[in-house]
Amino acid sequence: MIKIAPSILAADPLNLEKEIRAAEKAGCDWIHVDIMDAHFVPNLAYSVDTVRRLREVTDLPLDVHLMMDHPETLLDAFLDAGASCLTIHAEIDADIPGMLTKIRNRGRMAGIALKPNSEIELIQPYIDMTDLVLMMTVEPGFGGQKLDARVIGKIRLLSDSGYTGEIEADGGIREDNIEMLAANGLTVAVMGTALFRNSDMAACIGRLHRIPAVKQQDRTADE
Ligand SMILES: O=C(CO)[C@@H](O)[C@H](O)COP(=O)(O)O
Ligand SMILES: [Co+2]
Repeated sequence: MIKIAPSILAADPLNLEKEIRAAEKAGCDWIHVDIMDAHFVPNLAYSVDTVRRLREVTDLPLDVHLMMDHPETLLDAFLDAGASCLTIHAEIDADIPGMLTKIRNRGRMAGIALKPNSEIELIQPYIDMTDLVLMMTVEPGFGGQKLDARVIGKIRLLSDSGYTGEIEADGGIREDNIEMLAANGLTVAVMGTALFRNSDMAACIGRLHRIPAVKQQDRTADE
């Protein structure tokens, strides 16, 4: 089963608790929290305080996506606030191995994210230090964009390499393109607009949970 992680960037910020309750009730697996610094990406979103309050109101894993330069300045703060999974971008100029190790030493999932135009080789040096790879299927910064289908090839390459962590995609995922991602190795789908702007989130997640995750070994067995 594919895990579904609603991205609260598309939720109503004045009614976040209500939106979280709706996502819980609809059966989602994780909550995806975008953090933006108006520098690494041209937008601002959420903060350590948001993660802390979310941790107080839900038991769901909090999947925190750091779209920021110098995440080392706030890494401890996000861990203290209760992030379950902390993902940093491979494109930043920082001590990435040091951060991934720190996240794991605190018993959380360590993730590395890749923008759509970045080569997969960029994550190679860090892959053994991660529990999750986040493939951006849109240019990070905004919700509601169209999925870049070129990224499917990178998802397939990672899956075929035998990577055992979670393979997550983020941006532009809808009911009409998720099956293609799943068939190529996706294990976690981040979905903002398609869930929070949906008139029946529960029915949608029910349908999405019926899509099987196709792991590399399953694909090889079929061939
Ligand atoms: O990280 C990001 C955007 O930078 C995402 O998590 C978006 O929030 C996904 O939104 P949709 O494309 O599903 O509307
Ligand atoms: Co995100």
